[in-house]
Amino acid sequence: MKYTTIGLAADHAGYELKETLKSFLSEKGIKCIDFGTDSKESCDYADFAHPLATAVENKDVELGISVCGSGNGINMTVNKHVGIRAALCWNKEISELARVHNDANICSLPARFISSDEAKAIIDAFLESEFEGGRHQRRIEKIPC
Ligand SMILES: O=C(CO)[C@H](O)[C@H](O)[C@H](O)COP(=O)(O)O
Repeated sequence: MKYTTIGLAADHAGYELKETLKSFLSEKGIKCIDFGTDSKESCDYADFAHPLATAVENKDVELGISVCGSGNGINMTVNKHVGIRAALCWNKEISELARVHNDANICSLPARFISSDEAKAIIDAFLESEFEGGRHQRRIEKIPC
């Protein structure tokens, strides 16, 4: 595993899965920076998504994982940051493509629609896949506006 530091953020709907993934990553020797939330109490995903996105942009963490109920709200929020390419991933094939074709730097997960085993497989695929460059480099360079 080539990554040493990963940031995580979630709202109340993603809190439990975030905690599961923190343990999963820690067992692999990866340092986790947790940007919250800290409980299942109802909260607003943007309050945790922006600090995670800023940390990825500043290279304080190498990659990010963001989690909410559907994955959409937190994914939309982190993608407002110019340096972020976040992908909503619901299976390991989508996750692998997000790295290989899109050089995604945040993996967004829909906690209410995937199991923790599926989430672990998605994260493994995200961490093990490499950006292919070439035609995909040209395409991602056209994303910022
Ligand atoms: O933003 C979302 C939808 O795109 C997330 O799934 C949230 O986690 C969800 O909206 C939270 O819903 P709740 O009814 O407030 O628990």
